[in-house]
Amino acid sequence: MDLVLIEALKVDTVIGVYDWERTLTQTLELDLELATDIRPAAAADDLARTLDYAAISERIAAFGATSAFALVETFAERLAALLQQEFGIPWLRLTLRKPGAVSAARAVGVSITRGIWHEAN
Ligand SMILES: Nc1nc2c(c(=O)[nH]1)N=C([C@H](O)[C@@H](O)CO)CN2
Repeated sequence: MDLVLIEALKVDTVIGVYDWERTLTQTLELDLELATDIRPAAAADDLARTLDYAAISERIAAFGATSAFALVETFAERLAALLQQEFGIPWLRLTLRKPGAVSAARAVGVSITRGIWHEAN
């Protein structure tokens, strides 16, 4: 398997457990590693045969705009499931950072891997 990458994607969303966090939008930062076999797309030079990182980035922005979770864990879990289902992604790693949430830290967040990795043949 190969990886399609999306790094440091900024996503605006309502997120947080405290009352003040329910009244505003905050910006999360996402890194994604999306498993796929890139050889068919490379052989045909055809976007339709790979994971379109632009389309996926737009879908993530829409997900953020319409969600309002308390925990970053919930955001990450629901987004991972949505991406796997809608784009047919067999394995992914999603790292989510919430900059500014802990003033002494550059960022806090979670990193999850979901799905099954298939070795290339
Ligand atoms: N493991 C987590 N810890 C905390 C979360 C979270 O989503 N997951 N959230 C908060 C608050 O919303 C915080 O980010 C506000 O600054 C605290 N801890």
